[in-house]
This record gives sequence, structure tokens and C-alpha cells, in this order.
Amino acid sequence: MPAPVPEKPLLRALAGEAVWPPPMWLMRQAGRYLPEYREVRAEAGDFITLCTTPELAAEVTLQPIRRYGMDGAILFSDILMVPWAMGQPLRFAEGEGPVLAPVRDAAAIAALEPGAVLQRAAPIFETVRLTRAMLEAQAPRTTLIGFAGSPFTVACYMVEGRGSRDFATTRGLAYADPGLFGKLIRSLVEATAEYLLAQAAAGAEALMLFDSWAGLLAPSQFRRWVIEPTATLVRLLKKARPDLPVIGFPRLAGPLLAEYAQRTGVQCLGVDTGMDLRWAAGAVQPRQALQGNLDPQALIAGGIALEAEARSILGAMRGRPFIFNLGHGIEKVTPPEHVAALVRLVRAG
Ligand SMILES: Cc1c2[nH]c(c1CCC(=O)O)Cc1[nH]c(c(CCC(=O)O)c1C)Cc1[nH]c(c(CCC(=O)O)c1C)Cc1[nH]c(c(C)c1CCC(=O)O)C2
Repeated sequence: MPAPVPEKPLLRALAGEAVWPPPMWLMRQAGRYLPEYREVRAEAGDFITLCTTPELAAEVTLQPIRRYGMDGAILFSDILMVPWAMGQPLRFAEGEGPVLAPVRDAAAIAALEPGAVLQRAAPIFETVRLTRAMLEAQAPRTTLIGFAGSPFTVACYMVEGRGSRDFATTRGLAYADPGLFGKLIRSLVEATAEYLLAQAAAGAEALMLFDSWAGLLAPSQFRRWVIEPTATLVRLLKKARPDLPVIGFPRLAGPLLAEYAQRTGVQCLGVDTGMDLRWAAGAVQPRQALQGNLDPQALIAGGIALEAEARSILGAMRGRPFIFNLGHGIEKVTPPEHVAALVRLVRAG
């Protein structure tokens, strides 16, 4: 039986169709630049509480859909909820970002509980269910996107214990003890596959893998810790759900984007701000969609600078499968009215 033809613009683009004007959404579209987000965040008190309270997380997921009518709604959660669900202590310190108890030796890795992820993450799957039902009622053309961090980027935070400019400890460990680091990566591949399939079972219609720090790696390490685990993860997802499109975002990959596109099996490539979109179009397969890559700083600036950047992206991508997005997450100082202006511009094609 042929696969049913999707109706939603974002799913059509992911299936390889040159939908025009292109479907759009913005990374971190639910967040602190929105006053209505800050209100719910204050009500929840703590970021992890917000992520594990389905009614609040679903509400926050829908805020940018109500305000702007985006084509994609991304589940409100965080890539660090997988280590959290594996039992690694995590907190989000005010003004400091995430803080975790570092995992750097065999004992710490053995203490992780990948088998507990489905049970501990149950509130997140409930958020997916609730959000999908709300979208069906309120925004039936909007696609619900589930997500996880890629094994390498999640391992960066697990090993380092906090954010970092270069994740030197993690990259050093990968060279010094590849056996140990490989064990961590493998348990993340398995836990992440189960976690994403549970999101899909709860109603996520597409999945995105955030690999924010992939581009820090030397080419040999990029192949070993980014391409190979991502390919395994995508195979596990496709085995269970061949219909489910996957967006891969190996940020700062540069020319290695071509190999990543060829070997991982993803349907769509997220493109970061520093990459030329026309070059990316030549580096991926013709039916592979691209997603990106407006500079979040242009969105903060607004006006003619924003208009020029957005038009140049549209001009480069017309006629190929494309999803308009930013090249990295929206910043909290972004004026919400600049987002409204961008949506009008993209909708006009
Ligand atoms: C590396 C990474 C993280 N989280 C994420 C990444 C990959 C993408 C990227 O590179 O930005 C991904 C993420 N984080 C969040 C989402 C939700 C959905 C959405 O995009 O709207 C998604 C998809 C919410 C969030 N995740 C976080 C916030 C801010 C928390 C708050 O409200 O206090 C939000 C809305 C916290 C977070 N979470 C993380 C950090 C480093 C921080 C602190 C930085 C900050 O405070 O902005 C880890």
C-alpha cells in the first residue's frame, strides 16, 4: 500500500516536496522572549517542574502557535531531560544554565539507569498527548515535533557537568578512553531511541535531533561520535516507525554536513547560521529537506536588515523542500513583534 500523502505543510516538506511559501517554525519559539511564557514559568517556579507538568508544558508549547500560527509546534521540554530520567542529578541554576553531577568514570556510567527513562519521562509523553489533542482542536495544520539531544551533545553536558565553550573534558575523554566514552554513547543511543519512540506513540509527528556541539569535533571524531551513533539511532527509529520523518541538526558541522546527510538516514538537515544555504543544497540529496538558517541577531535587529536576510534565504530555497527557521535558538531579548513581521514576510513567499 502506498504511504498516505501528508496534508500538513511541514510534513509535506519533510516528505521532499517544495512547498511554497515554505512552512516555518523557530527553534526555542516557546521561551523567555514571550511575556506569556514568563508568566507560566513563574507559576511553575522551577524549569524542571515546568517540563514535567503536562498541563503547563502543553500550554507553553501552544503559546507561539496561538500568537503566530507556526507550522511546527515543538514539544516543550529539554535535551537534558534524558540524563535526568537516567537518574543523573540536574538543576537549572538562575543565570548559570544547567548543572549536572559529572559522569566521567566507569562507576558513574554504571550508576546510570537507562532502563528507567520511559517511566521517569512519563509526564513528558503525557505532554505530547495533551499537546497533540489541543493542536487537533485549535491548529489542525500545525505539525507536532518531538525531539531529543543527539548522543554526543547530551554526553557533552553529562561529562562536563555544565555548559562550556569547548567541552574540552568531554572531547579529551573521547580520545583518552574511547571504550568508556563509547559505552556512554551506546547507552544514550538506546535510551534516546526508546524515549523518541514513546514521544511518537504519544502523538509526535516528526522528530528532531539537536547536536549543538557536533562541530567541535575533529573529522575522525565527528564520524565516530556523531555520524555513527546518529545512523544507529535513526535505524532504530525507522525499524519501529518507517513513516516518521527525522530532522538532524549537526550544528557547526561545516563540510561534514554532506557525509552526515548521506550516512545518517535523516529526511531533513538543520542548517546553522554560519552555513551558506546554497552550498548546503548542493551537499545533501535533492529530496532531503533543509531547515534554517536565519541569524537570531537579524531577528533581534528587525527592520530592513531582517527583511534582507529573510528574502535572501527565501530566494536561495525556492523550488526545493525547505522549512524556514533560525540557524540557532531565538534569544530572550528578541522583540515579539519582530517575529510577527518575519512570519508576515515568509508567508508572502
Ligand atoms: C544545548 C541545548 C539545551 N536545550 C536544548 C539544546 C539544543 C539546542 C541549542 O543548542 O540551543 C533544546 C531545547 N531547550 C528548550 C527546548 C524547547 C522547545 C523550544 O524550542 O521552544 C528545546 C528544543 C527549552 C529551554 N531550555 C532552557 C530554557 C530556559 C529556561 C528558563 O525558562 O529559565 C528553555 C526555554 C534551559 C537550557 N537548556 C539547555 C541550556 C544550555 C539551557 C540554559 C540556557 C538558557 O537558559 O537559555 C540545554
